[in-house]
Amino acid sequence: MDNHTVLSVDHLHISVSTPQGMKRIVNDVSFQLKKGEVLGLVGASGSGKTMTCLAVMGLLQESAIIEQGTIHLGSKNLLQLNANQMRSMRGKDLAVIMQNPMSAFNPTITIGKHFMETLRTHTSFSRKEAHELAVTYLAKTGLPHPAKLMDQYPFQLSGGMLQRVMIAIAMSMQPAVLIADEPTTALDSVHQVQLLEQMYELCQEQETAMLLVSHDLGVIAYMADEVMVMNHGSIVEKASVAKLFDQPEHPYTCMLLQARPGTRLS
Ligand SMILES: Nc1ncnc2c1ncn2[C@@H]1O[C@H](COP(=O)(O)OP(=O)(O)OP(=O)(O)O)[C@@H](O)[C@H]1O
Repeated sequence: MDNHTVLSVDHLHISVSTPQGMKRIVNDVSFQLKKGEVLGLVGASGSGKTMTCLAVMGLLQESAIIEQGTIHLGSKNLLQLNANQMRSMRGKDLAVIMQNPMSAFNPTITIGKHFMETLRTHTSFSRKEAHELAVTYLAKTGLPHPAKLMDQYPFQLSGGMLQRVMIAIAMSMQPAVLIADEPTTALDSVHQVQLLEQMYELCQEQETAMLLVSHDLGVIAYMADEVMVMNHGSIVEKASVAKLFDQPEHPYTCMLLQARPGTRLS
């Protein structure tokens, strides 16, 4: 691994146990993420994108088995960590933003409490320092009246606002890697672009590397440096955004490009 690589996934094979026996769902997937880089992962529904992300986060369901491969964050092989060690990595070095913000929040707990729990689990900040950092990050994601927001409950916020809160919490830990799985799917296109821009700026500012999963090639084109195309559990093509859009090589990539509505965002 060179000095700039923060995450390295090598020859990852995942299978799930089904009543019919073991079924391979991720097949020999390898990729590297460098500091500050945005790597897009695109593919049809069911192609294995989420399972790949969950494996990196150490959050695969029990029926899924990593049969082969390694996942290194810096010099640590994540697959050799125990549950406690993995828990302390998540949130701090490895952050995740999933597609359904509501499910990530406990409806009975204020935004402030969610924030403080993450900050105080992973840092030695005092209550006052953690509160100040939380307000700063809420403001960084473009949320109005961040101090007031700390006292509000998740149901009082729109989906887009909750998504921003999730990004603020994730980025406040200055993670080495952010995994964003369809982070803007629930938003309209104007809010989608605003949120992507803010996420991108925060990642650049903190040199956080991002694995951005989307079935929307417009989102990928807008954000990513490189793109991987996944089909039936395998990476069938990996190229820079410009190359992939201008000279796709794999028939499946050509099909995805032809199937997209409208034109490229950038
Ligand atoms: N417990 C399970 N039993 C059988 N198959 C499973 C199980 N869990 C996941 N799968 C299969 O694994 C494959 C990969 O799923 P995954 O959620 O990673 O796809 P995805 O590319 O993220 O799709 P989407 O874009 O819809 O989120 C799918 O075909 C899914 O049906």
